[in-house]
Amino acid sequence: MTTPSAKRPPRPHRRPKKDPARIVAFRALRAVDERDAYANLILPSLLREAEKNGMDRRDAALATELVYGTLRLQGTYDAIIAACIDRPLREVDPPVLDVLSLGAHQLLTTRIPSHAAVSATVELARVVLGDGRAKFVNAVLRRISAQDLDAWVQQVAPPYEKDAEDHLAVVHSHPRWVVSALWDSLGRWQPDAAGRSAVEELLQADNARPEVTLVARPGRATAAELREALPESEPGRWSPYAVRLAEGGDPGGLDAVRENRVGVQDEGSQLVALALAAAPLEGPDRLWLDGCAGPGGKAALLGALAAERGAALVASEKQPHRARLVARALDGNPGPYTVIAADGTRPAWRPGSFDRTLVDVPCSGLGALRRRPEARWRRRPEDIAAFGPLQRDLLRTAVKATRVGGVVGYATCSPHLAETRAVVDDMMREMPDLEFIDARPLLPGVPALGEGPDVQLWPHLHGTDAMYLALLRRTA
Ligand SMILES: C[S@@+](CC[C@H](N)C(=O)[O-])C[C@H]1O[C@@H](n2cnc3c(N)ncnc32)[C@H](O)[C@@H]1O
Repeated sequence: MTTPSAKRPPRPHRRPKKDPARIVAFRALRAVDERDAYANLILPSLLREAEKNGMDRRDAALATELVYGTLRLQGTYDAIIAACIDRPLREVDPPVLDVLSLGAHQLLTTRIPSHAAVSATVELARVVLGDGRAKFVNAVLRRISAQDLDAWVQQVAPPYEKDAEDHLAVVHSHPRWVVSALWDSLGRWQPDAAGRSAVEELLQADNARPEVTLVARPGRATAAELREALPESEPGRWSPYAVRLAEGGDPGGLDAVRENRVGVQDEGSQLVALALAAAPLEGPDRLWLDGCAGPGGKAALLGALAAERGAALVASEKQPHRARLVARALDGNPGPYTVIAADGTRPAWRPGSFDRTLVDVPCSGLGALRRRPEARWRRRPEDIAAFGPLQRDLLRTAVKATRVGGVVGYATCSPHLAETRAVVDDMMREMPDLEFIDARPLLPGVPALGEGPDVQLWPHLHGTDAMYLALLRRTA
């Protein structure tokens, strides 16, 4: 029997240490999971709030890395966590899983030393989950810390030879159906080794932090003056109006951005607008339409290009709040323009009114996975089919809105064949008065554009979002 004096004295209760970066990261992941929040919108608002309470820039950068990195590599971390617990992953409470994923990311992908990653994450668990669940977190993280990412992936990914898509899905953290769709679009006809390396390069590019690219809107700013204002910047790869910022660059403080002369725009989107504007056209070139304009990036570039040759732009967008963003993007445009809030499938204009028409249709966004890290987990295969009828309707109305001899651009920020080729091929069958324009020569200097006549851009080949563009001409 133990005497009272032999008993260990109870440990004084220590309050968990509050770590602003990890708390912000946890709150962002919870908002993404619980409320379908977008990381690129919720994180800046959480950071602004934390900065008011004294969070410094280093902590803000750490929180950003933790949120984006954890969301991107979620699929790989899930497989590793599943191997470290003795129940199915779906039975782990989502907040516990978020803390475990944050810990896995620090342990396996960042330079944070293992002991610091474990102790900081266990402290976070004590704050947001309570002491009991923090013990579970501690035990799982210690198991994860036993080996590095490569060793874990070797252990948990099914062999490539047995199931190539499952293997790539775990290794590169994409849902299996997305791996499959991207591979189809890249072209599976390539011999296996080439096909495998192409899809792996693409999946890796989706997991890399994208650069911030700016557009100097013609007639309002030049890339040269922008580069002078941003000494660390690089010229665009393909667009003469593009300037690329070094990692983490924040263009928000630039006067030219505030004055709307410069915008943030991926080079793939710039190329779409430039190719539409460069397509050969006989006859008048006075009136252009952007039929799906919100939030207005392409409309602002098209408006500036139209102004240079004395043409006017009509920018139409169904959602009134997005139409307001279009109006803001076009504010100060050097030439005439009109912004309307209208359903592009019920035209507010007479047939055959426009010389050039763009429809950048609503799509799955599988081409912008670098920027929207949560999108790959949120999208479902059935979403692709759901977009199909609207994409066809919008293209059909765009064609009818364009005069005979005029040019129609069909664009998506998705490389999924059901949203790209399939839509355009259906329209070519349905409307015999349409012909393809080869889009490749309209993107001068851009390599690896495939067999045409449409073009598919790729993050791993062009450093852009995976934008698709088909250019069509009305012949009769
Ligand atoms: C891919 S976004 C366009 C992006 C835009 N071109 C840009 O560069 O900023 C597609 C847009 O189409 C709009 N949209 C959806 N259905 C529409 C419809 N029936 N008519 C017109 N616009 C529609 C969406 O609200 C969304 O703003």
